[in-house]
Amino acid sequence: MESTAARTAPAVIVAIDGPSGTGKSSTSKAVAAQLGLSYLDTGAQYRAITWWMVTNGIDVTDPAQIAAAAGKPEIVSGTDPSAPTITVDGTDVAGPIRTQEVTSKVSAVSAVPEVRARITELQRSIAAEAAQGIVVEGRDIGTTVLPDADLKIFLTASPEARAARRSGELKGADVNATREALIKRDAADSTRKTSPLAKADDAVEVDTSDLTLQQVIECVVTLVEEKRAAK
Ligand SMILES: Nc1ncnc2c1ncn2[C@@H]1O[C@H](COP(=O)(O)OP(=O)(O)O)[C@@H](O)[C@H]1O
Ligand SMILES: Nc1ccn([C@@H]2O[C@H](COP(=O)(O)OP(=O)(O)O)[C@@H](O)[C@H]2O)c(=O)n1
Repeated sequence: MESTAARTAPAVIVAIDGPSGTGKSSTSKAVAAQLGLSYLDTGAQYRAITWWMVTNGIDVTDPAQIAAAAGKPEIVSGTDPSAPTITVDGTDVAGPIRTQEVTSKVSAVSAVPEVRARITELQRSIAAEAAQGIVVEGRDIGTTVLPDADLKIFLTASPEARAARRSGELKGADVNATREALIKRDAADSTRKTSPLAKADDAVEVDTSDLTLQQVIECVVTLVEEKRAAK
């Protein structure tokens, strides 16, 4: 049964953007779970379309080929923060989208305007359907996908902190190589023409370098509760 808090709290839309390894996914999932909101990992959607391109022999160095195929795969995201899911044409791709191959190709695929238009439309419809509200994390949520979000957060962290976190996840990965790969992907994502990685003017910036994950979660929960109270 729905709780009284969930029934009475107004729906709230939260956009969390930032570069890789700043804590977007961990923070967004925890905040959504704690506040009874839906959760959407938009990076997983770009990874899923990239996986489909690679699997179907599309040359990802050719934007025309990517653009022509952009409408073909059907991507479905499950938005329960305690068990988020991602499928492409009915296949669970949660594992395959995290491979090194997909990670190294996702920036090229996600820079193609036809890909962004398709995925942006999907993201907006998912956000519109979230009855209690949603936490959406990515690179261009506050600037482009949901410019009217109730709360926008931009997470940052030093390249050293981000590389240490990521190489901790990828067991045995070299920290320096991870750091270089992150910097390269951030540069590609920040300099593309269509909706680059950027902080919205009205976003709250949080540097997570010296904060624990729990501190970041508490900070964002407090900001969401303040917004909800003011609605
Ligand atoms: N503030 C933090 N302090 C230490 N580790 C963190 C912090 N935030 C996230 N992490 C860890 O860093 C890794 C990357 O976090 P993630 O949420 O996937 O980042 P992003 O979604 O921005 O790429 C995860 O292993 C996560 O547990
Ligand atoms: N809103 C978004 C989210 C991700 N992306 C792209 O998708 C890639 C993977 O995003 P991600 O959030 O899974 O990356 P990680 O930081 O988790 O490694 C990014 O490097 C961007 O190229 C994007 O272009 N726009």
